[in-house]
Amino acid sequence: MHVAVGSTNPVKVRAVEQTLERFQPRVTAHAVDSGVAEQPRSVEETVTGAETRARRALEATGGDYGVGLEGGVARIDGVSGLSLIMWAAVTDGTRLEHGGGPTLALPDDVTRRLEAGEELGPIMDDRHDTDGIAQSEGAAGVLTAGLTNRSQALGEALACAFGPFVVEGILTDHR
Ligand SMILES: O=P(O)(O)OP(=O)(O)OP(=O)(O)OC[C@H]1O[C@@H](n2cnc3c(O)ncnc32)[C@H](O)[C@@H]1O
Ligand SMILES: [Mg+2]
Repeated sequence: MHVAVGSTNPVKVRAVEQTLERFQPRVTAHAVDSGVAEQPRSVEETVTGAETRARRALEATGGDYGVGLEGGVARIDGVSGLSLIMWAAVTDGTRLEHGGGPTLALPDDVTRRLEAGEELGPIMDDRHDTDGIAQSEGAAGVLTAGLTNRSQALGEALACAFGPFVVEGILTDHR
């Protein structure tokens, strides 16, 4: 089973490898354009970015599945400030499935900086004196003191998007 990921960010590739481990997939990473802003700012924009990455990764390779993972920020009803959200999309070239990952309410100072136009990755690096935290534990790791991390969180989104392909037996030939 060849799974093409629409990103070269190692946390995204690891999320796919870890979540789909039981299928022992060949996972390849592809730098594709998400087609949305580098910092998506709504659920819709985040989902669209994930879809576009999934489609383009599959087109680039002709693999079995294309996977798109996208992070964004959005307002969630009942939660103050902005929240970090993440969405996954998986396609086999015919079907397209979606899954959401954990949501993290962001601290007020982070929300203010996002509203002033900054991106989350650089904000978190500045705030925590790190370099490229979006490619390691991520905001999910820092804001939970390691109770989760970006790979694990993205993996939950992927599991939800990949589930329908497994449940309906489409993977039978690959197991
Ligand atoms: O190479 P790509 O796949 O684009 O990897 P990325 O880290 O930029 O990931 P996204 O484009 O999906 O994320 C959109 C923005 O949100 C930021 N972001 C998302 N999740 C984050 C996290 O857990 N920690 C820090 N920044 C995060 C990220 O740095 C981007 O500015
Ligand atoms: Mg990006």
